[in-house]
Amino acid sequence: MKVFEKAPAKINLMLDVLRKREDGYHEVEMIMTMVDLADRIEMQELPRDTIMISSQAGYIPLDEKNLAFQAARLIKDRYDVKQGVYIHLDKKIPVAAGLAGGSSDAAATLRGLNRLWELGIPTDELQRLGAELGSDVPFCVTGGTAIARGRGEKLEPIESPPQCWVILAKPPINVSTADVYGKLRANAIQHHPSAELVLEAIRLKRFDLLCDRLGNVLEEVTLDLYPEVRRLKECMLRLGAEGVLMSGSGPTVFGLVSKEAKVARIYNGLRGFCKDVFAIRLLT
Ligand SMILES: C[C@@](CO)(OP(=O)(O)O)[C@H](O)COP(=O)(O)OP(=O)(O)OC[C@H]1O[C@@H](n2ccc(N)nc2=O)[C@H](O)[C@@H]1O
Ligand SMILES: Nc1ncnc2c1ncn2[C@@H]1O[C@H](COP(=O)(O)OP(=O)(O)O)[C@@H](O)[C@H]1O
Repeated sequence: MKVFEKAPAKINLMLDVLRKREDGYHEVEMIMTMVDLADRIEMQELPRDTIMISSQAGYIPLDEKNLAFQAARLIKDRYDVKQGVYIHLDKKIPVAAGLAGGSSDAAATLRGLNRLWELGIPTDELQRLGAELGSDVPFCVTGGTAIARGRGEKLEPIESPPQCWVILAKPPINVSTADVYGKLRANAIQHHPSAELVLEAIRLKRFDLLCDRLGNVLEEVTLDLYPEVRRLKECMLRLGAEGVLMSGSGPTVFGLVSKEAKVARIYNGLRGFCKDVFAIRLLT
């Protein structure tokens, strides 16, 4: 038996850090939404008690460091599954980009194996399992649009933002999430974006207000470490994107664009800057 799952990328429309916690994580408030750029995951049952991973992407681990491997092992252990699984990851989402590619693969593996092995695990339990794998995994289990709190695992679904084009551009650098949080001085943040205001813009379906109210406190760290990310933001704004922000810990920058007529110009302008550029839609 074989099952397939799509694992879409996320962007953070807003990301605030409230404080550093005793356990080393940061208390966050984020508004996240999925975009139409996805890895495709194939899961095939094996009679032997083993987990095998393959991928066309040469730059991700294929052993127990892979988040899909960890998701499969977690389900097998918790539900005492004796069969094995062969997982093929067709990667489209750039890696270590701030787009939760690995987290979404893990979430898709949890959903897929729940179906493959007919385990009947309810969604909230899949999210609890996901939280053991990473802070972004619970959101990726259900996707959609949500406010995330805690370290990212406390989720409140909200309505979708107004539909628009999303231009993603990832400069050729890899950013470690742990490094960025590690360098953030949570009690010296200059400007906190407001979840309330972003939420209001979404409720009112005011694309212009949404663009004005985007904000991500992790930009302070990543833009200082990597000036090319700042230049990329400036370039996207110059080319005409209406709202521009770094996603997660970066380095991917996204631009929101309401008019299709502008998309090709922005896309082509950015291709001169970096090779990983995508013009996609929100997954509403
Ligand atoms: C910044 C965000 C925004 O969506 O995404 P990415 O840039 O990774 O996509 C997330 O908060 C990332 O979530 P995720 O990538 O799942 O992080 P985890 O594996 O749980 O944690 C990696 C490391 O980041 C730090 N970390 C993560 C989440 C959090 N709320 N506080 C933290 O301090 C911790 O040092 C942790 O060891
Ligand atoms: N299935 C996977 N896809 C991508 N990266 C993975 C995967 N499994 C483990 N990783 C590792 O996770 C780290 C973060 O990758 P990713 O989830 O793509 O980034 P981000 O957290 O910035 O969104 C990378 O160092 C990568 O090697």
